[in-house]
Amino acid sequence: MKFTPEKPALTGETLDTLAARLRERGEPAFRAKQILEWVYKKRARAWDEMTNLSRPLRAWLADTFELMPASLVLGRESADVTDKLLLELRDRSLIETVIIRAPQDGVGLDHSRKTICISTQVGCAMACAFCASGLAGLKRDLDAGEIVAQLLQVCHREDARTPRARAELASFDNIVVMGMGEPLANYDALIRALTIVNAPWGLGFGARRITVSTSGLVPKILRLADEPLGFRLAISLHGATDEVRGKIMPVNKAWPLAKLIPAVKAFSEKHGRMVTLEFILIEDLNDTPDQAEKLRDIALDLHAHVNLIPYNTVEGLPWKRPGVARQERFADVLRDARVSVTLRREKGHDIDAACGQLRLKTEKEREAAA
Ligand SMILES: C[S@@+](CC[C@H](N)C(=O)[O-])C[C@H]1O[C@@H](n2cnc3c(N)ncnc32)[C@H](O)[C@@H]1O
Ligand code: SF4
Repeated sequence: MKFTPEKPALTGETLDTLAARLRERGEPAFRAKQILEWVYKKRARAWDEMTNLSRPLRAWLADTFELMPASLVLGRESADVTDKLLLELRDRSLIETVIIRAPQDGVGLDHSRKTICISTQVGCAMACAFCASGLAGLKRDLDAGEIVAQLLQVCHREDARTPRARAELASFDNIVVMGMGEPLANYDALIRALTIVNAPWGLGFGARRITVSTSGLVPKILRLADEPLGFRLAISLHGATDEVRGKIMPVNKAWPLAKLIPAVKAFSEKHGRMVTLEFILIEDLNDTPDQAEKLRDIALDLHAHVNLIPYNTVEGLPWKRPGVARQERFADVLRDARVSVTLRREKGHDIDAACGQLRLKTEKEREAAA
């Protein structure tokens, strides 16, 4: 389903597209920069805050653009260091954005490193068997303005906790495109959004601190490798053989490992930086010594970092998280071969952390209330 909003979101405009709209109205070129400065540096939340613009121009802007296409309906803080934001779009669709805080020695939580996990679609069409985001299929793609708006919402929230030292600073340290949806299936909106996030007139956020995660759309991985902005890449592998991967990821049929691995290699050779292999550990499915050995070989071949993620259980799905001893045994096979590996500790399990769960739960509650 495609959603065509009444007005485009200002957060989806680039400096050039905004300048072109303003030119049609007879405004000088520098106005576009002024307006975007209000949005991304001064973080204005209402048109009337843009006090160096004339009243008629502000009125025209309000008639022409939506200032913020995503509103916060729920902000949940977990007992650990993960906050989950549930945002509502103009068609009432719900999306999730997550703030993951990594405390640093000697400073409080407010000064911890922050990674923001953003969504690119409402739902997902890839139908991975373990994932809550894909349970109800794909509802629609997000547009670039909706992707950027998630980060601005985080900026507003974080600025209220910890004022920025300088206007040009973003309010977080890393972006991972690992929320709801398959980012490379919404390629053009993704690239436009990340271009806005990266631009000096936007959030001015370095491409090297942005990681795009994909279930493995091979042609799009190759296209991403050619983008001038060097984003980082993470691959949701979850199976080290076609047999195991094919059981849980339908995408493996079109793009089996024999096609995926050379594409990842081409990407990392082009960028000269490590790709990350995401591997969810699911009990009795992919947590065996044989899978660990095969994953080790793939990681060594690709010079990749491996992120082991103990599965977050999803209501209604049969998959289980293995015990800690089994997780460690799996990780040891990789560590022994000097593969760069992290075994992720639990983050946000108490706030429906498995991506897409909070949205599904809230939609169910809404239906029941209706
Ligand atoms: C939700 S996906 C979004 C990005 C992209 N579609 C992908 O698959 O890489 C981000 C990561 O979350 C993982 N994930 C999904 N459901 C999970 C769960 N229940 N527990 C742990 N990780 C999960 C995915 O496998 C993937 O590695
Ligand atoms: S893991 Fe990624 S690709 Fe698979 S259903 Fe979930 S969001 Fe979609």
